[in-house]
Amino acid sequence: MWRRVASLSSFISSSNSSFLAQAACRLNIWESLTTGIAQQAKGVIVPKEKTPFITFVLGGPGSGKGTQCIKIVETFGFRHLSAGDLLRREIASNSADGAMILNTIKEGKIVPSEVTVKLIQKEMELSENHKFLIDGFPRTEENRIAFEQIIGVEPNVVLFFDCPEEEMVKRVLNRNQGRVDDNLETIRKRLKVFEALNLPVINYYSQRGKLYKINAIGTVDEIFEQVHPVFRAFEQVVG
Ligand SMILES: Nc1ncnc2c1ncn2[C@@H]1O[C@H](COP(=O)(O)OP(=O)(O)OP(=O)(O)O)[C@@H](O)[C@H]1O
Ligand SMILES: O=c1ccn([C@@H]2O[C@H](COP(=O)(O)O)[C@@H](O)[C@H]2O)c(=O)[nH]1
Ligand SMILES: [Mg+2]
Repeated sequence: MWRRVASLSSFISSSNSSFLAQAACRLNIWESLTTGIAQQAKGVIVPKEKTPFITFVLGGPGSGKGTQCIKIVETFGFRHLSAGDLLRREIASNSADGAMILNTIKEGKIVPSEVTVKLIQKEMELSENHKFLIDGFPRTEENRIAFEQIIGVEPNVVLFFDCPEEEMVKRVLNRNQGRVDDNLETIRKRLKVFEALNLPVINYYSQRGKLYKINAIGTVDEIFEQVHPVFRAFEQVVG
């Protein structure tokens, strides 16, 4: 939804070259002008565009990303997009990429960026919500760059759930959700991939001042106590 309204902005500025239209766009008042016109014409209320607010949720396998995302959604009303869930949905729907994705997940490797970014993009475009939690993505520097190029925005916040390996292994082995990658052999591979490919992404966002490191040891509620203030601080900005 946010993307569809955003493209309206470029339509207006490119199709109407009058001085007034261009000046209005520059002054960022195109929205109120066009909203008024549309209301007069049709007597309907046009939804107000909101800038997307994007949080990347990172951490090793089993560090508790998905668990904390559920609590963030409950408390702050975000749209939760788990990249892993989107990929598993592709497998379940027997899509053209399904077999390739299944093999990649079984090996603990990373699905090509274009495939994952397109799935995320589709969900973002369909969403009525402008606040996104993108869970388990980007996994690699290549993922990160592909997202920036295709979606055209950077995250506002990056959460990193910092968890010792032995705790992550214990949690994954106890998860019991029938995931093809929740076995010791694949977990070891996923941990290696996390260290080699995902930590550089985390370091990148740390250098950009966007990283919020959360100690992922403790009860679910204790961990959420660290997460809560991060979103509280942004509440006014996010809307
Ligand atoms: N603080 C916690 N203490 C103990 N167990 C937890 C905690 N948080 C989550 N768990 C459990 O650990 C398992 C892994 O959690 P979760 O699925 O949220 O991790 P994840 O980071 O999303 O993992 P993955 O990257 O593999 O999807 C789940 O069974 C979950 O219930
Ligand atoms: O951006 C992504 C996210 C995930 N994968 C693959 O899926 C599995 C499971 O992901 P979870 O986040 O743990 O649910 C992961 O090990 C990768 O194989 C991916 O390729 N790209
Ligand atoms: Mg998860």
